[in-house]
Amino acid sequence: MISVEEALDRVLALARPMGVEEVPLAEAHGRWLAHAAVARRDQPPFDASAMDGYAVAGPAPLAARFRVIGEAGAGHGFAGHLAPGECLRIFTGAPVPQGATRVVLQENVQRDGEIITIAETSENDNIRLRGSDFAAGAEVGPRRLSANDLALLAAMNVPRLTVRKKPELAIIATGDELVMPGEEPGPDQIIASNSFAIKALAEMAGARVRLLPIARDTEASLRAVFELARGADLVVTIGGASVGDHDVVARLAESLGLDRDFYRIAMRPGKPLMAGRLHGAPMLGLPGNPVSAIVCAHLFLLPLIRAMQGDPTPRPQPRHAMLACDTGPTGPRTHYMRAHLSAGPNLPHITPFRDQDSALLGVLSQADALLIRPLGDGPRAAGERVEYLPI
Ligand SMILES: Nc1nc2c(c(=O)[nH]1)N[C@H]1C(S)=C(S)[C@@H](COP(=O)(O)OP(=O)(O)OC[C@H]3O[C@@H](n4cnc5c(N)ncnc54)[C@H](O)[C@@H]3O)O[C@H]1N2
Ligand code: MOO
Repeated sequence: MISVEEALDRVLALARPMGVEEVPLAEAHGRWLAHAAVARRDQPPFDASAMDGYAVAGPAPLAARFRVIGEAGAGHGFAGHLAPGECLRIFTGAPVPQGATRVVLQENVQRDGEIITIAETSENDNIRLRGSDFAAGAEVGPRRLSANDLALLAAMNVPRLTVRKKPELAIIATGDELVMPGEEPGPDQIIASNSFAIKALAEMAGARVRLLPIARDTEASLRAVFELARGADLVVTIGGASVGDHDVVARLAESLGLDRDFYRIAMRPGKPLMAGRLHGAPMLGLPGNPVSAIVCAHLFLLPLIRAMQGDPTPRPQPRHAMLACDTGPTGPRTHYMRAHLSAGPNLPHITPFRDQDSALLGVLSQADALLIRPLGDGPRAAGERVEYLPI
């Protein structure tokens, strides 16, 4: 069995960068920018007033008086020039006129007809200088576009963006025991659940997902469903990965041309993970136990989806927490224990759940972290610093 780290290296080595496409700015949220986008203008494009008040020429000491000679609002500048002793009624966002050196808040003046008198002084000039947010030519580098990035790119006047195509993921759940939610299960059947978490996780990471029909544990059924997965950028199977007589996924995938990279890793849960390349696309064979499949998706599928979209740091990033209770030693596999976090003075506190059975979706849905216990690690006491992954 290979280590989790080696398995992740090998999974990431299967990633090929997706091609690119152009999308309108309004549809670019969560997409991976393929090339830097460049600002087409300065922001603000002129020296702008930060407040509603009066733009004045020269210093504005207490009791100084200025004559109002006009008005400027956002979108409506004032064409003239301010001479000493003159001021302009101005509103937030308006271009500051030539000659002005500061904007005095309207709350800080007394106005009498066309004359204002400074009633309170301030250090602040309340002028946002041209280009003080960004200058023309400023770049937004390749990254996953956040909501904030979209506002920035809009202000840069970049209406279309070149992004990575979304990888299309085909999910194949396998097993005679499975029916879809809402269907009437037979006496020996259960409801297929894993696909729904994996679909949601993959979509959050930027993939498009096709949930294929459940494949039965026969070669013919599996073959037919694999046929439907053709053309996908990424194929995930769930179940049928272990050593049972009905676990036919690996055998069938190989007969279809799977170039298997590895099978079985030193990880708990998730030991029977399989990875390779099928018809040119990376394929991950996830174990059937629900928690095993979902933990493997966090650890391997999501990094793979990120890498395919050009993420330079696609690996899960462990964080630190303080153990809230004693835990026993680990065995020969790195253990990803379902756990919950609570606030602590320096580090968050982490408590693993008592029952770590990889079938327990109830526990998983209460968990917000995977406590990482390295293989062969000894017992750990409450108060020790440990690593975890948020989930
Ligand atoms: N003799 C051994 N038995 C098992 C071993 C082993 O090493 N030797 N490994 C165990 C481990 S660890 C795991 S994990 C499971 C994984 O087995 P499979 O990948 O072959 O999964 P299945 O047998 O198909 O299913 C296991 C379990 O999960 C349920 N399942 C499957 N698919 C779904 C789904 N889409 N939604 C909900 N539940 C699903 C299935 O009904 C089974 O209960 O093997 C152990 N056995
Ligand atoms: O590895 Mo299995 O995934 O322990 O339940």
